[in-house]
Amino acid sequence: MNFELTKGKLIGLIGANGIGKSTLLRTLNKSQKSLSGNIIINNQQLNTIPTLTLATQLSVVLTETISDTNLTVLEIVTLGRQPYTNWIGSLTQEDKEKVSYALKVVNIENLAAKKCFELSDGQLQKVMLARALAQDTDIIILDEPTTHLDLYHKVYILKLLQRLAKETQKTILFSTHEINVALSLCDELIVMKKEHTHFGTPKDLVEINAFDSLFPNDLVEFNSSTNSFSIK
Ligand SMILES: Nc1ncnc2c1ncn2[C@@H]1O[C@H](COP(=O)(O)OP(=O)(O)OP(=O)(O)O)[C@@H](O)[C@H]1O
Repeated sequence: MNFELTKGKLIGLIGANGIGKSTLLRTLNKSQKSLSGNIIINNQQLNTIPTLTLATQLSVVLTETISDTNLTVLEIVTLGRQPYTNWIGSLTQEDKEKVSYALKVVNIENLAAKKCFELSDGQLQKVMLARALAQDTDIIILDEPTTHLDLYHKVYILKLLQRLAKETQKTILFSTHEINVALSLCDELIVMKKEHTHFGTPKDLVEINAFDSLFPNDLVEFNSSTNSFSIK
């Protein structure tokens, strides 16, 4: 696979179960060594970027949440500022402002004092997103950020990511099984298939029939006039 992600873009990563989406995301955020190939961030090879420097360039929101922690929502979101705080971890005015902004933009200010174990899965997912926003990196990588959310909140979060990418010129990459939603909201898509990985705008990918062989064709089919999958 070969792709280049640029500023101000929301990019969706799609593909069947087990194709390697989470593995790719872990490799891109340096949690896992690549088997081969090159990953370059801002002209620098990923494997030469020190971890603390990388934490100021790239933040990660994983599927595994932190539901059993005794920390409050405010404390978890504040942890996003860790790469910037000094050795005693004291917060500057800027740190506090970034935390308040993150709570506000994800619309969870009312949960700030709650303990994380008191939250629903959907609320926890928003908290993890707020933590990444507080980290304020140019790149945000999210592994299935909308899994536990209902349809309204799925669209809410993805529209928020779309708006953040535009307004703050961040590069936001997320994996998802919500192909129909991703097709309508993403600027670009990475479509992983066994034989080939496609990269391009939804329109270009539809034109080259990139979705036709995404799944076995006995149960679902892609309809290029509605840009969505339907049950056969
Ligand atoms: N390039 C690769 N070479 C060999 N094995 C791989 C490669 N990429 C992923 N795998 C293996 O394939 C399996 C599934 O990978 P992964 O969990 O990344 O898939 P996924 O697309 O995220 O799946 P899901 O949609 O079900 O979450 C894992 O066991 C992983 O180690």
